[in-house]
Amino acid sequence: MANPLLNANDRDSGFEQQIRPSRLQDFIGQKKIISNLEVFIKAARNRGDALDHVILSGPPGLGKTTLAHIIAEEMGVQIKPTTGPVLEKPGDLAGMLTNLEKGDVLFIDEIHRLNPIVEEYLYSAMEDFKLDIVIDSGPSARSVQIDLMPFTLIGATTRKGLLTSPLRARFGIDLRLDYYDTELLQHIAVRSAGILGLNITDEGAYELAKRSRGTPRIVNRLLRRTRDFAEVDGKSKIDDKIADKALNALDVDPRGLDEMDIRILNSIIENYKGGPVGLGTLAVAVGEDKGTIEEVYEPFLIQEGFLQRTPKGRITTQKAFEYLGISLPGRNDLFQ
Ligand SMILES: Nc1ncnc2c1ncn2[C@@H]1O[C@H](COP(=O)(O)OP(=O)(O)OP(=O)(O)O)[C@@H](O)[C@H]1O
Ligand SMILES: [Mg+2]
Repeated sequence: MANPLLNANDRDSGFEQQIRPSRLQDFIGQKKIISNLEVFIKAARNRGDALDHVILSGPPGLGKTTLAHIIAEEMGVQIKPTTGPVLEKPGDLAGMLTNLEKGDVLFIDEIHRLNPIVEEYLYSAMEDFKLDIVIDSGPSARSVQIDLMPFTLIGATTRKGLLTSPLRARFGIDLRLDYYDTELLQHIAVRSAGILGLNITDEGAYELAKRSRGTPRIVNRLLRRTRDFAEVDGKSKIDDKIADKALNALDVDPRGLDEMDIRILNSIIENYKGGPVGLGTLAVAVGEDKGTIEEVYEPFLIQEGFLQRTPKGRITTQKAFEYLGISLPGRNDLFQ
C-alpha cells in the first residue's frame, strides 16, 4: 500500500506556509545554487533589470516552489503563480502576461506539461517581451503584437527531460536541485521544530532526517506526525525513541525508501536476477513511466548506492540485496 506520508500531493497549507523559508539566507543546503543566485539577483537589482528566466528542476519536495517564491521576494517583485496544465489556451497565457508589472515573476509549475501551442507563444514573450496574438479567424484573421513589461519566467519541473530544446534554450539560469544529506535534513527538522515551538533533540531530528529520502518535504511531514505521537504519549520532547516509535508505526522504511523504490529494486532482483535490465522493460515491470523512473526515482537509488546504470542496463548492487534481505544468486553463503 502506498505510504500517504510520502505522497507529494498531500499538502497541509497552514503548516507549509509557516515553515517555508522566505529568504535566501533561510534556505538550507543547495549551497552552490544559493550562492550563484545571490550574485544573479544582486547584479540584476543593481542594473534595475528583471532577473533572467530561471528553470528549476529536480525530484519532488526539494524546494523548487520555495525557491521561486524566495527569488521574487529577494528581487522585491510580485510573483504570479500558475501551472502548465492550467494554461490551456494562448489566451490564458496572454491574460497572465499582460497582468505582470515590470520585473514581476511569472511562475509556471509543472512547465513540462505546457500545451505546445501555448509554449510557442511563450518563446517571443520570453525573448523580446512581445506577444503575437491572432484575433478573429478566417479571412478577417489578423495578428496584433502586444508589448509586455520585462518579466522573469520561473519554470519548475520534475521532468526536465520532457522540455523541448527551444524552451530550454530560453532560460538563462538553469538550476538543478539535488537530494539533501542527512545532516542538512536534520538541520531543517530542527529549524521547523523551532518555528512550531516543538522541543526536539539532535538525535530525534537525526532519526527523522535519515528516514526522509533526502527530501525536506518528507522530513517536515515526519516531524508533524511524530509530534502527534509525542503528544499522545505525554512526551514534552521529540527524541530518537519517540521518533523511531512513530516512524515504525507509520511503516516508514529505515532509510526512507518509498514503495516505488522498493518495487524497482525488488523487480530487478526477482525478475532479472539483479540485472542488467533495460529501462523500458523495468518501467513495464513496475508500472511506472520510463522518464519518471529515470528522473525521479533512480537518482536517489543511485545516490544511496542501491542501483547502478551500466551500458547494458540497470543493475542492483550488493547493498540492495543486503537491504532487502535477499541472497545474491549463486552466492548464498555471502550474507549468512
Ligand atoms: N532548503 C530548504 N530549507 C528548508 N526547508 C525547505 C527547503 N527546501 C524545501 N523545504 C521545505 O519543503 C517543502 C517542500 O518544498 P517545495 O514545495 O518547494 O518543493 P518542490 O520542489 O516545489 O516540490 P514539487 O516538485 O512536489 O512541487 C517546503 O514547504 C519547505 O518548507
Ligand atoms: Mg512545487
